[in-house]
Order: sequence, then C-alpha cells, then structure tokens
Amino acid sequence: MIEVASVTKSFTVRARSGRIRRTRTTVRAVDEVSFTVAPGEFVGYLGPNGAGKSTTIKMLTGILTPSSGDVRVLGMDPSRQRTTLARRIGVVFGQRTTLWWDLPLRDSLALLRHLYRVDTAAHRERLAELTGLLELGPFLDTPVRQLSLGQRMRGDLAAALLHDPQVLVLDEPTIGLDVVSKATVREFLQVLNTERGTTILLTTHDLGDIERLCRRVMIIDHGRLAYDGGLDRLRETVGAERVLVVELADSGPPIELPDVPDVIVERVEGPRQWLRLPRTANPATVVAALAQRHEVRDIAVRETDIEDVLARLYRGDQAYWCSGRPVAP
Ligand SMILES: Nc1ncnc2c1ncn2[C@@H]1O[C@H](COP(=O)(O)OP(=O)(O)OP(=O)(O)O)[C@@H](O)[C@H]1O
Repeated sequence: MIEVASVTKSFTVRARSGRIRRTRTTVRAVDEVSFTVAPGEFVGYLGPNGAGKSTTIKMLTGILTPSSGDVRVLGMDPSRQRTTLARRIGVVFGQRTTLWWDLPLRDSLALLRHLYRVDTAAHRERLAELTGLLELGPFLDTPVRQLSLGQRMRGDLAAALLHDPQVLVLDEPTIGLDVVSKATVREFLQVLNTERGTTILLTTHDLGDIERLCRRVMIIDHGRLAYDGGLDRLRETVGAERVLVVELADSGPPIELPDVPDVIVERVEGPRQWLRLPRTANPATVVAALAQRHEVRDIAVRETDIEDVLARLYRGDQAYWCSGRPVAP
C-alpha cells in the first residue's frame, strides 16, 4: 500500500557566514529510509522535532520529490501522479486547513466533492455518514472561521475522507485539541481503521494517540529510521524498567531482597513501596522473594511510561537500530 525504498531527501541551505559571504550546506532531512505499510495497518510515525517526519509525509503525498530512492503509494509515484493519487488518499495537516475560511463547512465540503469528482448520491451518503460519526451536525452551516479548533479538525477529517480514500495520512491531527475532542478524533480513527479497513499513517507528538491507536510505530531521528516495530518491543529494546507497587501488611523500612540484585526501592509511603526492576528481572522471582520475607497484601506491575522510553531514545542513550538490529548512526 505504501512502499518507501532507500529514500533520501536533501535540502540545500544557504547561510550567511560573515558580512557578504554565503555558504551552502546540505541537510539530509530524510536519509536512506525504507519501510512498507500493508493494507489495513495503523502505523504511528514518531520522532523529535526536525527528525524528518513532515518531509517523509510530503514525499508520500507528492508535495516533495525524493532526491533519491523510490516511493510508491497505491502503486503510484506520488510526485508524478499527484492529482490521480489525491483522489485515492486522504491527507490532514493538523496545523493547516483545507477548508475555505469564509464558507460554511457544508459548502466547503460541497466544493471538495467537485475537486475529488465524487458523484452527488455518493457524496450525500458519505456526508451523512461522516456527519454522524464526527458529530458535525451542529456546525455544518457555520463558517469555518467561526469553528473551534476541535470542530475545525473534525471538519478537516471529513474533508479528507469524503472521497472514501483507502489510505489516510495524518500529520499531528490532535495538536492543540482538548481531551474531549482528542477522544472523539481517536475513536473516529479507530472505527475508520477497524471497520472500514482504511490504512492509516499517523504522525504525532502525542503519545496518547500512539498508545491508543497504533499497533506498530516507526521512529525517525536525524532523518534515519531508528525503530520499526511494536510498542512493547520498543520498551524491551530500550531496556526500560518496570515498577512493582507492593502493599505490605505493615509500614517498615525499604525492602531488601539480597537474592534479587538490581531491585531498587524508589519510594516508600507507609505500607506501600515502589520497587524498580530492570527489564531483565523476572517479576515472578521478585514476587516470590518478597513473599518469603514479607506479608504482602497487594502487588501491581507498572510498565514504564512510553514517554520515558522515547525521551531516552531521543536523548541518544541507545544505539540506533532498525527492526531490532543495531545500525550505525
Ligand atoms: N524546505 C526546507 N529547506 C531546508 N531545510 C528543510 C526544509 N524542510 C525541512 N528542512 C529541514 O529538514 C529537517 C527535517 O524537517 P521536518 O520538517 O521533516 O521535521 P519533522 O520531523 O516534521 O519536525 P517537527 O516534529 O518539528 O514537525 C529539519 O532539519 C528541517 O530544518
């Protein structure tokens, strides 16, 4: 559905070096990136600021042409077949709108019907469906400029999906939204993916989006694909720790477990203690060692926040890798 093979995109940047002299430098925004996205997948595309996410998305949608390598979306070359491709994919840039500012939302969507060449009956049916799912009814007749950010984003999603595309590419669709609007957008995307089978590539800095929606994540850093796989494997690969929250029968000093080294008590609150375990430690062994020495009332295992995992990765605590195999930075 989406095939990216050894794609590089370089930009030439001119900078002033002195009062008159200008120097040219080349920035490799995307550097030899390869991945494929199969039909029906929901993939998160992550990376720190300036990593190369938007540049990749612009190449997938034909806005930018790769400097080298090959991009195929639905079998098409996006930069050469941009118009044809536009009728088969949906694109949402959270920071921009495709809607006409002065027109009521309904009229903007009607104009897009002509651009996408959707016939009237199909448009009516699709609009009714999207109006229901995205709860557009109360503001369909409001000019776009008067919509709240959350309402506008729902309008933009409807605009991107009016022509029933097989692939949806989203660049920060929940940016700036409140918790309720975020939940509406996420629920909608989930339905779209699971019930309609729409293939979705989602770029976001919001890890809530990723944790709730994506089975697979790709991480790009300095233009290179640094990870491609599941969130769980990412936690394991980064060597993230787990925390055991233990509730003892009585308050006491920090727990000591000489048989299980590397377990650190990070917090004590009355009878409750927080034990940090390295990823390699088996929680069952720790629980057994605890039970031998203490009367345990309750125990819960807490996975490390994916935010911490990514912060470690972005700081460069780990070697670069792809598909579990380290690759040179
Ligand atoms: N038109 C351009 N000319 C020169 N450099 C560019 C251009 N577009 C992007 N870049 C550079 O390419 C790199 C990648 O930028 P890109 O916008 O793809 O990052 P991003 O991952 O989308 O970042 P963010 O999360 O901040 O949106 C950055 O160093 C950026 O400055």
